[in-house]
Amino acid sequence: MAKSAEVKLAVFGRAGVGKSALVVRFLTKRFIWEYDPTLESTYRHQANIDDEVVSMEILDTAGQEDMLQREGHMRWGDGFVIVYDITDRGSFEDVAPLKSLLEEVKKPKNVTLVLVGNKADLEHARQVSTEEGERLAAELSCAFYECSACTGEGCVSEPFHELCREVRRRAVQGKARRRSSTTHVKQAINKMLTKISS
Ligand SMILES: Nc1nc2c(ncn2[C@@H]2O[C@H](COP(=O)(O)OP(=O)(O)OP(=O)(O)O)[C@@H](O)[C@H]2O)c(=O)[nH]1
Repeated sequence: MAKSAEVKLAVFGRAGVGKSALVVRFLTKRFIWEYDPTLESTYRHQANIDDEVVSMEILDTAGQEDMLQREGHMRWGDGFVIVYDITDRGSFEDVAPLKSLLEEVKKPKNVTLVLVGNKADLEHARQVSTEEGERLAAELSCAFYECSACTGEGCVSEPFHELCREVRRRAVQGKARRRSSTTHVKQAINKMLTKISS
C-alpha cells in the first residue's frame, strides 16, 4: 500500500496577484476571470507525489487580511506559496517582508516555501524580470516558478507538488534527528547504569 501524508499549505501575496486563480487552476485546470476578493478559502486535494499519497489542505488567504489573521495562518501552515504578479513591482517588494514575518512566527528552520511569479502571459506589461525573481528566490533559499494561472503556462501544479516534497523531506529529516537524539540519551543512561552496577 502507498504511504500517505497530510500537508497544510497556505498561499500568501498582495491582493490581486492571482492567488485564487492559481489555486483554482491547480485544482480544476481551469481559469475563471473574476473572483470575489477572497476572505479566505480552504480546499482539500489529494495527489500521488513520489509514490506517496499526499492529502493537501490548501488555504487561499485574503490579500487584505489583518496582521492577527496573517500570523494565525502562518502558524497553521506547514508550507507556504508566496505569489507576486510579474506586472506589479509592489507585489514583488512585498515578498521579502512576508518571508521575514514567516521566520518570526515559525522560527527560520520551520519555514518551507516556494516563490511564484504569476501572470506570465502579460509579458508586455512585465515589471519584474525573470532574473530578479530567480535572484530573490536564491536569497530566500527556495524554489522559484513563473507561471500563468490564466493560460496554464509554466506548469501551475509544480510549485504545489515541490512544496509538498520539501515539507515531507524536512519532516522525515526532523524525525530522524529526533530519533538519533533519543538514541543518544538512551545510550548515555545505559552507560550510567552500567557504571553504577559495576
Ligand atoms: N492575465 C492574467 N490575469 C490573471 C492571472 N491570474 C489572475 N488574474 C486576474 O487577476 C485578478 C485577481 O485575481 P485573484 O485570483 O482574485 O487574486 P487574489 O490574489 O486571490 O486576490 P485577493 O483575493 O483579493 O487577495 C483577477 O481579475 C484575475 O482574473 C493570470 O495568470 N493572468
